[in-house]
Amino acid sequence: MSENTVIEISNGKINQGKTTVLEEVNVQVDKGQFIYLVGKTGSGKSSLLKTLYGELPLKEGEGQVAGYQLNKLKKKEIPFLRRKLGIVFQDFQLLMDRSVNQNLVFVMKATGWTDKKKMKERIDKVLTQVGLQDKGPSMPHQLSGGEQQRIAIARALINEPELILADEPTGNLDPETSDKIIHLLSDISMNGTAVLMATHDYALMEKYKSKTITCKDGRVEMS
Ligand SMILES: Nc1ncnc2c1ncn2[C@@H]1O[C@H](COP(=O)(O)OP(=O)(O)OP(=O)(O)O)[C@@H](O)[C@H]1O
Repeated sequence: MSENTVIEISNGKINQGKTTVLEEVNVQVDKGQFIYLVGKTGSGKSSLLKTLYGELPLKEGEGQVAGYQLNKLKKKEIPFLRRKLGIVFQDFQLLMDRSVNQNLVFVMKATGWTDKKKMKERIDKVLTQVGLQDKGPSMPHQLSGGEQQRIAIARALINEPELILADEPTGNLDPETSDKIIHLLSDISMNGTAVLMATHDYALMEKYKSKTITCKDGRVEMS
């Protein structure tokens, strides 16, 4: 695996329970790439993402993500793998009982940050990166859906991940807001973080053309 490779799976097999969802999975993603993950409902997109963040085991084959070997991944290694990743979901998954700043602090404390000054600097930096530098004190319910997703992306960026995995991040957003979110993720990839994004939004894929991984008939194709 070259130094530039963030994801590499060879001849992988992914199961949900006893059912094989994907087999003969061959995927390679390099630093800074922006890649769509598409396929019909139930074709295995979320299962592939879950395998990449250690939620589902890689049943057969070889796999590496951000330097971690998926087929030998031990339970206690999963939090370390996740520190190298940013994960973004369709439903944002912010903690609704605390401010934006406190949401970010929560993740930082859980991943080993202790220096308050450095934490504040990092929070300012990621909020600026997503265009919401003034929203630190806001509660999530005071923000629009698009703003909440930007905060979720800021949270994903906190530990300068090599890779962002996004599972239908625009699934709950209107077309204009979705456009801005994809634009933001595409910008992030240009700064060197690879982005793998599951989506059904073919209009935006047409606008922001990029490499695509397709899940179909239990297989994965790259184009
Ligand atoms: N927790 C689970 N237990 C058993 N089977 C599951 C589980 N989660 C998903 N599956 C099955 O695995 C297959 C792939 O599902 P997956 O969620 O990966 O598809 P997807 O492409 O992400 O779909 P969608 O576009 O609807 O999100 C489906 O047949 C689904 O029913």
